[in-house]
Order: sequence, then structure tokens, then C-alpha cells
Amino acid sequence: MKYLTQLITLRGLAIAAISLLLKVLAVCFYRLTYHPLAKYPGPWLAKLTDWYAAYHAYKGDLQLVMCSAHEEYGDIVRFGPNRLLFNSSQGLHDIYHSKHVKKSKGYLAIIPAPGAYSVHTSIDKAMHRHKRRVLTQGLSDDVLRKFEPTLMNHIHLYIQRLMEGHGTTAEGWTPPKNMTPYCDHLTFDVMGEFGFGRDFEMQIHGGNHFLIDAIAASNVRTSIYAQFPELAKFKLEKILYPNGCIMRQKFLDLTCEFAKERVKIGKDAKQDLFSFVIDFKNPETGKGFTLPELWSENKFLVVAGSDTSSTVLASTFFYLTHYPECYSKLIYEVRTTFKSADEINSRDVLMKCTYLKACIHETMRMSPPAGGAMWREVEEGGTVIDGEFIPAGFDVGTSMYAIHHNEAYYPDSYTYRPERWIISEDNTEEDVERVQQAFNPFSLGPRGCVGRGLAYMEISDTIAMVVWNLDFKKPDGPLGRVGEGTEGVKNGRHRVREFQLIDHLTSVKDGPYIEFRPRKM
Ligand code: HEM
Repeated sequence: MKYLTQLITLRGLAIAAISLLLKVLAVCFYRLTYHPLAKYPGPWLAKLTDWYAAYHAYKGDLQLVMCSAHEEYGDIVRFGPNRLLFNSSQGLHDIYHSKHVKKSKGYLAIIPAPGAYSVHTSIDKAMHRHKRRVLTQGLSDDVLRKFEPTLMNHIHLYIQRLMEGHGTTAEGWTPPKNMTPYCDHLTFDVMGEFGFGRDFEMQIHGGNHFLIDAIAASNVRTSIYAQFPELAKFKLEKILYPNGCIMRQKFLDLTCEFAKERVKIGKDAKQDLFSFVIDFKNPETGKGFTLPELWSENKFLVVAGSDTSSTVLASTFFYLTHYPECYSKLIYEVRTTFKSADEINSRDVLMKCTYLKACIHETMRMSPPAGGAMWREVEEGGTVIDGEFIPAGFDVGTSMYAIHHNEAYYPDSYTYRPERWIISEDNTEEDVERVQQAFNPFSLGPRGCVGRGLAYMEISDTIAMVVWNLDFKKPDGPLGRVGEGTEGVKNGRHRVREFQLIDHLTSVKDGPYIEFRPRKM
């Protein structure tokens, strides 16, 4: 009897396994043949399952894999059973300026709690419009101008820290400094100050440095779920990053404490986001932000605005020290444009320093902090992207890293060449227009970055101040190679003069190491 029961159970299991296998095979067969996107080429595993993209999101090489998929399969690539990547400027603009797409369901998987939408994660267009309008007001040019002196205080401190230990060598250089933490500390402090009216004191002591790891761990989770939203149900982060949840809670507690203190000191005590936004009413809805809403947005701004800007700064130092001819041109421009460091302000830097602006653009082209694709879902009725009709319900996107290395727009695309952004005898107006057309480090359209003005201000002021005040170079020996690619490897990380970024929605980095000394007047 016992034997018979075992036999029946085994038989049942075998039938269940076979029927599951048949079902999987049928789904695979459908996805490869009759599926509406079956005609598009792409990595075969990506056509079958989102596990492919999720794995590369976990590994941090999604941007490289997307780029090499375009090299192999062309400008339109199927990069998931229901997802298409486009690698043309027409496709880019069709997607991100379209009225017929909305943010993909992947964004739902990354909200911290049910209903807790931020401007970034709200898929509903009316909800987004309201939040965006309030934030746009809080990030207007006028607000940024008033914030700039506070920003400058943080940059002065940054420069002091970079100079610490100068004179260690006979030529007056400091010991090599790893720019990743130095840039992280600056940008986190600036975003704390902007969002909450006080900094995290990361440039002063290490008490809050855990925030950087907390956000990095949370970004791994976010980037996996953005590729494979169904995985969110399984709460994999609890297995993969048990500490991530604890650190995240510490981040929430800290920002909550900041929020309470900010309210206590009163609206006009600081020139920060709170002071400008709290009374603002959306003329369409008559509504402003409630306090909890505002703090929830601010938490997101710290995440969105810190490590992205830090990546641009660290990458710029990497390229300037790896392309000495660019460094020399930049030094000449900054030091002849401003008579003293006190004259430096972002408006003048961005207007008068053409080469510096070109360096920032070239850095963001070579190493966009968010190099993957921001997925958009096609809405009812479908839409045409780069001449292809895409039915409703499918996701479309453009990988920034891939299009920024498309040779049709950026010849010799792995070479850092700020000159490509400047009209000259060798570079016509049409050349510059073409370069600009495919450039999208902040994404484009109604969901493009609302903080780009602050990002430009912070990055241009910081680079100008460092170049004006300090000489710098990469150290000889192994430390000077941190952040470089490795010759001969086969995973897309073989380019020595390309700064290596680990793509987890935004980027993880290490280096470059740099030595500084005060400039000789
Ligand atoms: C170099 C620095 C930065 C880069 C490269 C960058 C990049 C981006 C990108 C690619 C998006 C689109 C995301 C998506 O479609 O999912 C975005 C959105 C956003 N960014 Fe930035 N960002 C930077 C700095 C900042 C700063 C400093 C702030 C805050 C002041 C900020 C606030 C936001 C917000 C609120 C959104 C969501 C906008 C919306 O959905 O309407 N970013 N950013």
C-alpha cells in the first residue's frame, strides 16, 4: 500500500514536471515565433526571459551589454520578451517626447511602500504633472542663484580637503587621493543642504558615510526590479543584501530627524528647497505639497542628485588626468577667464568657459551616470518609434551609454574629445548639432531630469574652482590605474582610458586617484 502511494505521488510529480516543462517550452516557442516582437533581433536569452537583463543589472554591466547588443544586431534590439531598445536619435526623441508612452510598470516595483509615489515613480500622468510643477518651482534659476553661496561654502571645504598633505613630495604634491569618496561626500552634503537645509557633515566626519553604501545597495535592488518587475514580489533584497534594509531604515530615520529640525527653525531660516516650495500652490489644482510629501520628495532628491553628480565629477577628473592635452587647455581657459577664485560663479563659468562646458558634456557622453535604458510603456492605440509601429503594452527605451557610443553621432566614440562640442574650422555647426541630437544624460521630455540646473551649477563650479586653485595629476604606479579598463579582457572593460562604471541604475565607481598641489601664481 505504502509502495503504491509512493508510486502515485512520484507519477503525480512527474506529470506536474512534464506539464510545467511543456508550458515553458510553449511560452518560449511563442516568444520566438508568433509574439508581436518576434521579428526583431536580439540576444536569444533576452527574447525568452527578463532574467537576462536582471542578471546583467545585478552584475552591473547592463550598459555594456546593451551597447554590444546594438553592435551585433543593429539599431533596434529586442532586449526582453516585451521590450525593444532603439539606438538612433530619431528613436530617442520619438520615445522620450511622445505623448503616447508612460513610465513602465518597472517603476511600480521600486516604490518604497504601496502608494508612496515620488515625482520619479509616479506613472499616472496627472499625479506626475502636479508633483513636477511644484518641484520645478523649487529648482528654478532664481532659487538656484540664492543657493549658490551655500554651495560654494561646500566647494571651499572640498578644496581644503583635497589640499591636505600637500608638500609631502619634493614637488609639493599631496599623497594620492581617491576621488570617489571625496566627490561623494561633497555631493551628498550639497543635496542634504539643498533638500533639508542642513548637510550630512560627510566632509567633516564619517558618522553618516553609511548613507553612501545604503543608497548603493538600494540601487542594486532598484536596477534589478526595473528590468524584471515581477521579481519584486520575492523581496530578493532580504536575501541578497540583508544589511541593505537596516541601512535604509537608518537613512529614513536620519532624514526624518532632519525634516523635523527643519520645520522647527521656520520657513525663512534657510535658502533651501523647503523655504521656496512650502507655500507654493499648483495653479491648476490649487494644491501644494503636504509636509510628508515634501520630505518624501527630498529623500528621493538626495538619492537622485548625489551619486549622479559625484560620478560626473570623478569621471571628469579621470579623463582630465588621462588626457593631458585637455587638462592643459582647460587650465588655460579657467585661469585666463577669472582673475580671482572669488569671481567664479556658475553663470559665468557656463557662459564664458566654452571648453569647460565641453569637458563636462564629453564626460557625460563617455560615462553617463545612468547608462542603461529608462523604460517607457506604449499606451493604448500604439505609437510609431523610428518608423516602426509598436503596439500598446510593450516597453521601449534607449540606452544612454549605447547611443553615446554610436559612431554615427560620435566618431571615434571611445576617445575623450571635448572639441567635438565646439564649432571650429574642423568641426562644423552641423557636426555639433549631430553630437547634441543624440546626447541625453539627463533623459529627455516631460520625465527628463528636473534637477539638471542644480547639477550643472554644482559640477561647473566645482571643476572651475579646483582648476583655478590647484594643479593635479595621476600618480605613477598601480594607484594611477584605478578606474581604468584592463587591456585584453573580453567583457567590454578593456579600454584603458575609459572610466569604468558599474551600472546599478546609477553608477558605482572607484577612483581615480589624484595628487594635488596649490597652483603656482
Ligand atoms: C549629473 C547629475 C544628474 C544626472 C545624470 C541625472 C539623470 C537623470 C535621469 C536620467 C533622469 C530620468 C530618470 C527616469 O526616466 O527614470 C532623472 C530624473 C530626475 N532627476 Fe536627475 N540627474 C542628475 C542630477 C539631479 C539632481 C541634482 C536632482 C535634484 C535636484 C535630480 C532630480 C531628478 C528628479 C526629481 C527626477 C525625476 C523627474 C521626473 O520624473 O519628472 N537629478 N535624472
